[in-house]
Amino acid sequence: MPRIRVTKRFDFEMAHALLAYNGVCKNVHGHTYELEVTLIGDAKNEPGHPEDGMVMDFGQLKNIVNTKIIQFFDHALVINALTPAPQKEALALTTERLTVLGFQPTSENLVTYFAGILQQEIPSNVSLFSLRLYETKTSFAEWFASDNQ
Ligand SMILES: Nc1nc2c(c(=O)[nH]1)N=C([C@H](O)[C@H](O)COP(=O)(O)OP(=O)(O)OP(=O)(O)O)CN2
Repeated sequence: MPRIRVTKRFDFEMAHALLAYNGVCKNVHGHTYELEVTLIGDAKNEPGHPEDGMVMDFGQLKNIVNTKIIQFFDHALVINALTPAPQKEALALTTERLTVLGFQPTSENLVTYFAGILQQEIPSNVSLFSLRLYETKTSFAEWFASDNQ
C-alpha cells in the first residue's frame, strides 16, 4: 500500500506585534496568513466505502482546522503575554478578538503551536506530516514531524 501525502490550504487574516523587535514589526500590523496542512497515510481501499481512495476526506480535515485553529485566529490580534500591562489593556479596549499567547507571535512559534493543536485532533489512522505557514508572499515557516520526534 503506497503512503500518500495530502495537503489542504487555508487562509486567515491576523494582526500581531513582535514585542521588542528592532524594526517596524514591533507595531501592530496584519497579514493574510496561509496555512498548508499535510497529512500522510494510506488511502482507504474499500470499494463502496464513502471514503474509498482517500487518506482523509478533505472536508473532514477542513472541519478540524477551521474549528481548532482558523476560527480562533481569523481577524484576531495576537500579542506576546510579556507585552506591558498598560499596552495590553489599551489594546483590549479596542479589540474584541485579542489573543495573548505565551510566546512571541512569529511564524516559527505560530506554526509550532498549530502543529501541537493538530497533533491532538488528527485521527490515529493518519499522521500530521508537515505544516507550512506563510506570513507574507515571500516569508514562511515550516514544521515537519520528522524534525520533531
Ligand atoms: N524569522 C522571522 N522573522 C520575522 C518574522 C517572523 O515571524 N519570523 N516576522 C516579521 C514581521 O512580522 C514581518 O511582517 C514579516 O517580515 P518580512 O518578511 O520581512 O516582511 P516584508 O513585508 O518586509 O516582506 P518583503 O516581501 O520582503 O517585502 C519580521 N521578521
